[in-house]
Amino acid sequence: MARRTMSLIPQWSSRVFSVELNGAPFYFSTRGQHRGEEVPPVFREVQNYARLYSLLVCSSDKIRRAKFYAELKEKLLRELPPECHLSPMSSFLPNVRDSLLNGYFLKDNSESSSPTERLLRDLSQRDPVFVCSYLKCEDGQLWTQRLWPDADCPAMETSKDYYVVPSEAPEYHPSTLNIINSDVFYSFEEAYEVLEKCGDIIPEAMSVLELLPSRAEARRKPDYPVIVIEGLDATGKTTLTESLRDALGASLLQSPPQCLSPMRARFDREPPLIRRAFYALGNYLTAEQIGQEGMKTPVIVDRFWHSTAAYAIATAVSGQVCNLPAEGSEVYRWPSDLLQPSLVVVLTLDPEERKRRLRNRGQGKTVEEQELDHNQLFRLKVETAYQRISGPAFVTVDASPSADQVLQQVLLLIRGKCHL
Ligand SMILES: Nc1ncnc2c1ncn2[C@@H]1O[C@H](COP(=O)(O)OP(=O)(O)O)[C@@H](O)[C@H]1O
Ligand SMILES: Nc1ccn([C@H]2C[C@H](O)[C@@H](COP(=O)(O)OP(=O)(O)O)O2)c(=O)n1
Repeated sequence: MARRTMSLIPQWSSRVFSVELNGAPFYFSTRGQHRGEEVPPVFREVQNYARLYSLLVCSSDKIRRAKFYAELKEKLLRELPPECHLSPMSSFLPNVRDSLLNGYFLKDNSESSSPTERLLRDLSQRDPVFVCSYLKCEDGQLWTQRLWPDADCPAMETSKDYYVVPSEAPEYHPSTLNIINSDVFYSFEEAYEVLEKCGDIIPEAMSVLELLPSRAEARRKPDYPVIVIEGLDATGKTTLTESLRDALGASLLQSPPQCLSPMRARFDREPPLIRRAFYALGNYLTAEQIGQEGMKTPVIVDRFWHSTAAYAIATAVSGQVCNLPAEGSEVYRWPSDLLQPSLVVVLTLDPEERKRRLRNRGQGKTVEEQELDHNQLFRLKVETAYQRISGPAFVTVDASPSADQVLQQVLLLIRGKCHL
């Protein structure tokens, strides 16, 4: 086996592969010897295709991996023959943190193998991609997987063929394995390092870093209560936070803070690793402002860490809500170096009423917010993740009554919990 593969894909032969067909995952693994196992169901589903391949993006450089994975699908769709179809695929070591590699399962029904194989060979030699092809033998009763040689090992003509065999669904859904420090950052340093490393490819990253201290400053707890208002778009956060500011004579802040607005659209176009690091750092900047304002008045904050973590987790975890890490998972922990508010209020709203409010407001929405609108599953995942985040006192409020009734209810809660 290629040396680079051995070092970049640890425990290659112990890996499980997952292919998503019509939204359902199919798992298989590989064996050096066949012991009478069944053909993995995914190969029965796709056996009418002339050729099958897997492509896995792998690089020890996290930023290169994230950038390349984001570009790969577009490149494949542009350059592959039209008879080729892609399904999301991943490879992982069951329940092992940070072992997930993402890629695509490629089903090819074009007449000639040459255009596809030329493209895949180029990719495997120039880019951080490992390619395998699958061969049917004994009338479809056995399938084998062959890893292609790569750039660092051009002399290697072929590698050993492995039999593919069915594999159980793992205890932890594979899409949860890499969340820590790739989707959610638990310290200022971890997020800072990501933006620092992409300064040469994203000029806006430098502008963000210039606004930040080089490390999170240890600060005295604010003298006044700090109340964060959370909830999906159009649940009434802006309306409520402005009324609370007036009712309590409080300062009103938001995360990301205003000074990051010019850079935000750029980061919204970046892959999750970079985008989430940006939002994580936004919270530390807002925390600085809270630290200052909270010495003079109560502080109301429109979105904070719950938004950053819940949206990131909901986007990273594919499939059903039950795939989310269970309550109590370390994925939901509060960063130890981030200021904890006195109270977090999450506004919830019936989906139909939320849609009505969105329509009435009629302004442009981010792609992610449009996704929330269309995708009930994603909305449920965000709301579930909100509930599971640990740390500060947390309360859910039904935001369907009138704006004034919601205000009165939240004022009662704040007075009860924060002694205002
Ligand atoms: N309690 C409420 N009842 C009815 N409409 C509301 C209520 N709160 C807010 N709205 C309206 O719903 C829309 C979304 O509210 P907004 O405060 O902008 O939400 P967010 O900041 O959470 O996106 C606005 O048009 C607002 O006037
Ligand atoms: N503190 C924050 C605030 C927002 N985000 C992300 C999460 C979502 O991708 C978007 C939602 O924010 P958006 O500004 O569109 O929503 P509102 O207009 O505040 O209702 O931003 C975050 O990660 N951390």
